[in-house]
Amino acid sequence: MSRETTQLTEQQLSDLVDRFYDRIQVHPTLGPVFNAAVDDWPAHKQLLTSFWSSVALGTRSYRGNPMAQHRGHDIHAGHFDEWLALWRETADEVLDAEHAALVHEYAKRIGRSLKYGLGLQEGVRSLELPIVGG
Ligand code: HEM
Repeated sequence: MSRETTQLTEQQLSDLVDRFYDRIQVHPTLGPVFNAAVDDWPAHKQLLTSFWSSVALGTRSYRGNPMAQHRGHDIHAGHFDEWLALWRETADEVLDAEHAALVHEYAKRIGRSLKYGLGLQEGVRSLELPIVGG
């Protein structure tokens, strides 16, 4: 049927990554975090294209440890909402609705686990609050 024509491609993911990180670099709050950490943007985009190809296409071309790479930067919980909003906006422009929804969902899940791993998850925080009246 039309399965082949709707296959998500590595080229589409590369276009998405390219546009997304161009925007990241000039974003008022995300830009400073990334620009302090990334020197070689073409290499970073290539790495992220392999990451997304591994996630969405199962290419297994990415080797790395995203959790470890997010430690030691000045990342706050609010950055995740901004990152996801920009990702959604860019995916909606670059991909058809079906594939955009797919990469929205992947990013939401990965973002949630990164946030959790970094100790920025709201639910975890609230458990650390002293018990009122206890
Ligand atoms: C929400 C979903 C997110 C995903 C899927 C994601 C994914 C990734 C991946 C795969 C890498 C490359 C790791 C490696 O080097 O092997 C990376 C690097 C990085 N991410 Fe994220 N990220 C997310 C959110 C964020 C947020 C909210 C921030 C904060 C502004 C952030 C800041 C960074 C920085 C600064 C690097 C470069 C680290 C370095 O090279 O030292 N990321 N991210």
